[in-house]
Amino acid sequence: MGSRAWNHFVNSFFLTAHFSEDDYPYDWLMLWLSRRPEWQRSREFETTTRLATPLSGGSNSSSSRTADNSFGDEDYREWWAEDPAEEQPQVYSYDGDDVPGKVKTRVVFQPTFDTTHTIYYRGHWLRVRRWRKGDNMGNNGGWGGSYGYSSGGGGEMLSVSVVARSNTILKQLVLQAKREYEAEAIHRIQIYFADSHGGWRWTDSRHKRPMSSIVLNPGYKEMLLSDTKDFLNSEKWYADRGIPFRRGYLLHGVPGSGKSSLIHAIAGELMLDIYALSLSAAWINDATLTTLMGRVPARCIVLLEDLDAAFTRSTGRRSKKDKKRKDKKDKKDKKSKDKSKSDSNNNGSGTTTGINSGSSSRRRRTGTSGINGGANTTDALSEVNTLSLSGLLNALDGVAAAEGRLLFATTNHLDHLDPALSRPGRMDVWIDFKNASKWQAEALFRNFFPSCEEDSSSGDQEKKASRASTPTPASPSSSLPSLRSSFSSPSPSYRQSRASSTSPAEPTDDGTITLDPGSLPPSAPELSAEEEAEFAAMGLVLPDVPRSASTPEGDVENLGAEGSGQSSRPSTASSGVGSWVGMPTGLSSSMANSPKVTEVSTRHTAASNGTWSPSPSLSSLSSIGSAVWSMPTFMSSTASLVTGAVGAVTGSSPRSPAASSPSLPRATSSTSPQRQPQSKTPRQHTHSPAPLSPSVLSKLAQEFAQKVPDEEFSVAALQGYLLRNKSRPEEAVKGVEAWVEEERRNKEKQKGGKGKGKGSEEERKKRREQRKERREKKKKAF
Ligand SMILES: Nc1ncnc2c1ncn2[C@@H]1O[C@H](COP(=O)(O)OP(=O)(O)OP(=O)(O)O)[C@@H](O)[C@H]1O
Repeated sequence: MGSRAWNHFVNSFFLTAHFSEDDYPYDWLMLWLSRRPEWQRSREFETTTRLATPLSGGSNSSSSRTADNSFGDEDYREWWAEDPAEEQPQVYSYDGDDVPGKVKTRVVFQPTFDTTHTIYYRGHWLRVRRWRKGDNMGNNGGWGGSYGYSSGGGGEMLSVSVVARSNTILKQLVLQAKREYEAEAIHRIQIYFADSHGGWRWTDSRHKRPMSSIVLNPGYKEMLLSDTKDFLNSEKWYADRGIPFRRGYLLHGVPGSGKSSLIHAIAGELMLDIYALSLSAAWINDATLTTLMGRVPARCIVLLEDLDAAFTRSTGRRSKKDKKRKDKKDKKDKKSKDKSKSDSNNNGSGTTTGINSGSSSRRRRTGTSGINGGANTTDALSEVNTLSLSGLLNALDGVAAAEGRLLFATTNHLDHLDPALSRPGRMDVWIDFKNASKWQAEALFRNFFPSCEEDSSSGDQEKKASRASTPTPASPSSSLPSLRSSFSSPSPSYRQSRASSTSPAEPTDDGTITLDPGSLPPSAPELSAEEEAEFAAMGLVLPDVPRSASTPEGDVENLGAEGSGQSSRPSTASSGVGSWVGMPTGLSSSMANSPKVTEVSTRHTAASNGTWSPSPSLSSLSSIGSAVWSMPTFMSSTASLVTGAVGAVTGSSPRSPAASSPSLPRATSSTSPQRQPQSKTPRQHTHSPAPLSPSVLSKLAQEFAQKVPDEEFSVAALQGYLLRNKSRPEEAVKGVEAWVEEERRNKEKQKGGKGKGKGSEEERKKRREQRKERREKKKKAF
């Protein structure tokens, strides 16, 4: 049998699923794989300090999920300690290694591309391969030889093949990987940043920020949280009325007032990932923005920071540039007129003067970077590379914009925004962030210094207490905690089946599996009812095997019919919330025909009308199963204009945060069942002062707030001051007036300095011009 035919024969036994790095299942599986010994035993590695999984929390994670194939400084010490006979190399170590909280970089080995790994899983041998789109797997001698997946583009793919009678094993694999991933993800939020190719790149994973750490005047956090929760649970309401399922929040106001911090806290509270985009990025243009907005998953937070910067860049920056360019051009025209009279004298200043003279030789010499050419190129580029207001508006709510997302935009300059941007439907809720009120100063102080009530060392408990004390509207989102627990560990049925699974045909050393149709692995144990329900809810479609495994040729015959359309369409069951869809990759004819080669995607969902729309993200799971739907409370005020709200209570004498804020744990501590007396579990505060008694803390906080002027300094500035005194609460109170004075003086100086700077800059400019003129005169004279 020829090798092609053999490949074809072999491949016809396999079910193969492809996972693109752009999609969540890829991340789930990479984490799962990083924990498999077979994956770690790869003989060809590439190294990365970006851990094998985004969930690893960057390089300083000490969590269990750190891949076993990673290593760091601790290992280094251990290795040498194990072998004392060996002379230890001189290590220029510094005590900083042991500094608590110091980032410890770990290096991770991960198998190189195009190496195939055979991994035993639940009675099946999986063949796993990482590869890049554009590589032809067939040409690379991959086991997927006959279908050469080649779409170009260079994105990473993961392919998993298994010899099985049904796709259950693949489903189980994906489900397990997802559960493990989510069990880790629960305490963190994932941050994605837009890249210049119009894609979203995972950038960071951060610990959730507790809402209680955000200090805003009473009611704001609660209002915002309740609004976002209501929105997320109102999909049907929007659909019934034909209103696009989107909601925008505009957080505007002074720098350092907590806009970004609040968004992070909300993302953590709602278990949503953040997709952040800076509109001032040089590569942002209308087309990229539209692509990006169309690619965000349905349930997430899209964060547009410094919204006003988009327009300083596109209009302000361009007009400035244009103006400069025009001035330059005028000057040069003038110069070239002069110089054309004496062209022979142009050698010394040819690079600039020759440009407008039309001298071809000079143009060649200066190449394409000749100023005119350059300007033209830049003109052309800036035409293409421009973000326009209409482009932005279109990206936010055009047909391609994703539904279900929460859009948060921040700006320090509300007045720079076009009214069209902030109209309801685009920015439904506005919140004005002002400098810290006295109320906030007091609350910040209370949050900053430990109280002896806060003795339960668990941050979670603190959060729980805080949450318990925060009145939240009755909403389906209250189902989140139960959802978390359901993902926290593999189901018992899995543990059982794993323990009892037996190995089928073992792969040989080179990784090939001897195929004997008679010895095909037993069917994977069926999914438990629980797992089936989970799958049904998600609608993941994986390759199916509509055949008898012993007649591979039959499969080939079946392929045309199966692949001709039906299988490429997800079942209508997948149109529910949180659908996963299996899409035949269909890029080459052989693949198009093969229902066994499937790209698994959570990105797209087939609506019942056959159209494709973005589907919920991983985070959308928070809404799965929530059958309760309530009338959105915010509907009564479609555009809740809350301008001035943050500072609203500051005009009159502010109530004590301790007394009035439901969100301040200490304020409600006496009623909180979570609190324990200090004596039971004294908290260790290595870098903090000894916990203060509630009455002392309260007194100091009030005194502090009295001494801080209302709405003069940002919360960030106050935080900076408190940080300087983080272990001396009494001194912090005593010294705050002096700090206020010092800050005022500094501000004055800065203002004065700026003025001076401007003046002297102008003077310098003038002097430069004069020097230039003198030079020109000299030249002419010469
Ligand atoms: N209201 C607040 N509550 C708690 N911390 C705050 C608050 N405001 C500011 N901070 C602290 O100040 C720092 C800066 O805050 P943040 O980045 O959220 O401000 P911002 O309003 O987004 O600023 P910018 O407009 O400059 O981006 C953070 O360390 C944050 O913890």
